[in-house]
Amino acid sequence: MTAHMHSFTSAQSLVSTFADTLCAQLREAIEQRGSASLMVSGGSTPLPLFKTLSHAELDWSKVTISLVDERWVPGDHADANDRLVREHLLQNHAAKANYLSPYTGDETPEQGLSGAKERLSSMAQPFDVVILGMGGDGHTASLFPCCDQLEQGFTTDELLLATHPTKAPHARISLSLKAILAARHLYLHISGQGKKAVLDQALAGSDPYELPIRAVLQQAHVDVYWSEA
Ligand SMILES: O=C(O)[C@H](O)[C@@H](O)[C@H](O)[C@H](O)COP(=O)(O)O
Repeated sequence: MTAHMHSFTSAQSLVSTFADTLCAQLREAIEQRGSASLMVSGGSTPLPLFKTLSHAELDWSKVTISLVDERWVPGDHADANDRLVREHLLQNHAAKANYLSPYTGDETPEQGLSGAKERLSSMAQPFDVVILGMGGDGHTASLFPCCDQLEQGFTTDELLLATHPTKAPHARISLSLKAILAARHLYLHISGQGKKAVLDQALAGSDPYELPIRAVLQQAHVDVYWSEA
């Protein structure tokens, strides 16, 4: 396991260092390939990062952003990660970025899968930067320990899959493990002692079906950005 810890006392100090690193990598990708791809997670943890990134001086018109996972709800729904990205990241300088939502408007994520894959196929791949979150149950992206699709998520060669967590709201669309592991720069962004305890537990054990984040930590180099508060 190669988890490289970057620890901070406050979310604000984490965010300013992390945003600088991300911007340098996105700039480098633009120089190398002419464009850059950035995959972000939803939930509450990334909001201060989104705000700081939105003010970054970067050629955002060459950056395409999408989501590591999305709840299968319309973009204006209170639980949509899409809404968080639009309201907190695609602002200020970053308003010039291209944004591709994986939500297609189909009735189910299964029905939307091919459309979502088609949409994301225009992004530079493997993705330049993938930022994962993690839940208290050890889920990452929408690969939940409680969903029947976990094995599929761990083994499929496809970019995306539909998942149906039984202990979290909404059907989801999620990057597969393979797509996550292929990232040029892979991050886990978490905060608080509770999440640190889950991470320590993940690093100390071996069963990825118990804590899905283990599947990532076991197979890739992950830079973990953790803040105490
Ligand atoms: O849509 C989602 O649910 C997320 O992408 C999910 O994987 C998130 O990263 C974790 O649940 C952590 O969420 P918090 O940051 O809110 O703790």
